[in-house]
Amino acid sequence: MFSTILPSKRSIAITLPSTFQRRYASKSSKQWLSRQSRDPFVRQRNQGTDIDPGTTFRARSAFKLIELNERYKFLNGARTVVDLGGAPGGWSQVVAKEMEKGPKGVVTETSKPIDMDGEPKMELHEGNELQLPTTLGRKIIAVDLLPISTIPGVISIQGDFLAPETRRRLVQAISPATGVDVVLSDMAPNMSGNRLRDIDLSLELCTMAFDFAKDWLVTAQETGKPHGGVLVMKYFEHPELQAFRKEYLQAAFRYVSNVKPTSSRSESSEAYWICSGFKG
Ligand SMILES: C[S@@+](CC[C@H](N)C(=O)[O-])C[C@H]1O[C@@H](n2cnc3c(N)ncnc32)[C@H](O)[C@@H]1O
Repeated sequence: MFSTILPSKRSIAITLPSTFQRRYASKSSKQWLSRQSRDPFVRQRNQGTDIDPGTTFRARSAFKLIELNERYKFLNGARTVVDLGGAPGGWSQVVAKEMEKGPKGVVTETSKPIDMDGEPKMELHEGNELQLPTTLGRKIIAVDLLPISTIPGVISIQGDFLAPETRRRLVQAISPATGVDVVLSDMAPNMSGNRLRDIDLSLELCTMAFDFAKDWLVTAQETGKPHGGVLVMKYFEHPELQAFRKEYLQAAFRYVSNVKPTSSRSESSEAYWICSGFKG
């Protein structure tokens, strides 16, 4: 349950920024420092959780995925997971830990080579394939504009997901025989402050993630499980995003839920769609 994962309110102690910071930081950085010092998830990030008491998460956002997965269990038994907007790697760390818990498998996946930084290191010819890093026969592929430093078992591809070349490299890393069990998208545009423009950018990221999911997710029929392939996607509250949910997501998936995890800051309009039962 969440209580075992999420930091309890009682354990929150307030640490004031150092004298230097208090004296010299600008008003907005003071507000930021103060918010960080009061944020139980920032503290918890460095202390690990019951998924791995020793894990230091790279991002506070790891708690959002832990919470979503606690509730919907989409990572249970997943063999191939794609993590869009994966930097600095908090979500991929959670996925890798969850996959380690699954039944042990044999590393059999082969594909064209993409190295851990996403750059092809060498050109291989047909029939001369490389084994990709997998976690016990499972595969995690993370994509981001920014580099993701090595996480064991995670293939990272640096590039713009909106660019066809990046999607081509991503597709190269997927095994066509297995497809993808879970597509995660925590992608968020750099907010410009112009609400309309930010919503447009967010809608564009959601549309591309959905298009990719439609092409690669396994169907409920293929998995023999009612929930089939799952798409977990960040969005920002806006009527246009709700229209997108109705028109596209609800047509392609049997179940679509809106969730605002406890660990998502209340002042942010972000939330997540959990789409399962992919119809294909
Ligand atoms: C909130 S962060 C993701 C945090 C991540 N889930 C974690 O736990 O470490 C959003 C990420 O989306 C990435 N992003 C935004 N637009 C992108 C795009 N067009 N292609 C790839 N990544 C993108 C950003 O670079 C940023 O790293």
